[in-house]
Amino acid sequence: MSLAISPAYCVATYRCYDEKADFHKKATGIAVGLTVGSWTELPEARKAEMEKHLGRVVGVDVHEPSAGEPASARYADIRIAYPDMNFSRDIPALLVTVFGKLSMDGRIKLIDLAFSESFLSAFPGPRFGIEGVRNLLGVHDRPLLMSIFKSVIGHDLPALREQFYQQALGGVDLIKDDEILFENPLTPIEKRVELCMQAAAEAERETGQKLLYAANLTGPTFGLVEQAKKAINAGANALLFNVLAYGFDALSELSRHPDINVPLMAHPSLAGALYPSPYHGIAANVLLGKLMRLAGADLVLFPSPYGSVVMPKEENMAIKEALLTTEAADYIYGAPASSHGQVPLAASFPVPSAGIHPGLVPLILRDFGGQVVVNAGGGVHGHPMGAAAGGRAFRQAIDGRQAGVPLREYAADGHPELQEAIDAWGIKE
Ligand SMILES: CSCCC(=O)C(=O)COP(=O)(O)O
Repeated sequence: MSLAISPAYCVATYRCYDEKADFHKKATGIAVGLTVGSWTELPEARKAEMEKHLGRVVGVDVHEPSAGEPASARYADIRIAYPDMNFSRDIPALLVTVFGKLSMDGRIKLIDLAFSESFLSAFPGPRFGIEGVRNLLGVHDRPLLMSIFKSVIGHDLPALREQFYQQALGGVDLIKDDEILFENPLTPIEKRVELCMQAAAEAERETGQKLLYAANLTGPTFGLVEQAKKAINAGANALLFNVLAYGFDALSELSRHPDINVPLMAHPSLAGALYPSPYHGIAANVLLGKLMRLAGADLVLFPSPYGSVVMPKEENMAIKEALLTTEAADYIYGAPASSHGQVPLAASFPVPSAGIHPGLVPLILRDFGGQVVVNAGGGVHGHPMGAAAGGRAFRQAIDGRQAGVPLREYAADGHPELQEAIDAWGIKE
């Protein structure tokens, strides 16, 4: 089945607030201003040449304030189609085209992106995706569990190794570096990876469980590939990456590099500068959903609706959908909703995070289902019986919910680590 539309377009949807603007005029201004620059003043012959470069208004839905709402609540959702031929097939070119200058022009937020089939075909997407990560771990029948190093700055290698070992003993599937652990003389990446992977092997002999360690990939942009190779040669079997600090293109390059053959985990640092305002920035489903998946993140962290850094549930579910959907119409402009076409990108693991403790597991599994990574730092290390018990408490919470047993009941039935966690942090159901 061909979904190709000639010429090909990528489509941006904006929510634009204005008390009195003519939104149709505004839409035309965007479509022309961000493509050919001016239109009506062009001579007819020039117009014919420029036609293929001209942006198109494909939708303007105006929402007038209802009774009781202030005039400032007036907005329109504006959809503009941008011809592919105006930009190269990379994320920086797309973003500068659809939301470069426009991002600074009043109360306007980029709320969705759909790609042309040909633009999308330039991106291999996640190399591993959910299936690949599960294959590496040999775990296919339950949500995964990850713990985060905590309190790492100023610690030496033996301290870090011990912290890693305790986390691993608790039965977690993944351990990630803290995103603020940069290259440093006390715990340089090669040494830290070597020691932590030894600790992982030692713990595996106890638990029988495989483990991925996402070491934080840091340093100057042009040195990232070398740094990643160093970590992988030392035994790293995953990498954490602060995508927004470097830009989506850096992730995209890493994900398609032949020597960087380990899962890439995207950290959301800086995202709070971009998605939370209703009036400005880039919506979370685009920023932490579609663009992360397009750029090749195998796992994507983001704040949950339940923990210490809270994101509204609706936005959370929209990220989940963007990372998991297989429906072509969600990604490809012009794909009919009923086409049963597939998104040509592997699904990325959603990792709702921040302030997560075992008593939140029922909510996480209710909202995310089985394809999720439960992730905690403080909720593992702060367990009253220690970090290994913290991991076990989470595994028990997951097992209990998978068995359909209420958490309190499961804890009381011979799961003291879970019981301690509930006593410390409670349950939200
Ligand atoms: C805001 S999502 C990133 C979560 C994260 O990296 C983290 O360290 C959370 O730690 P916590 O102790 O809150 O589980």
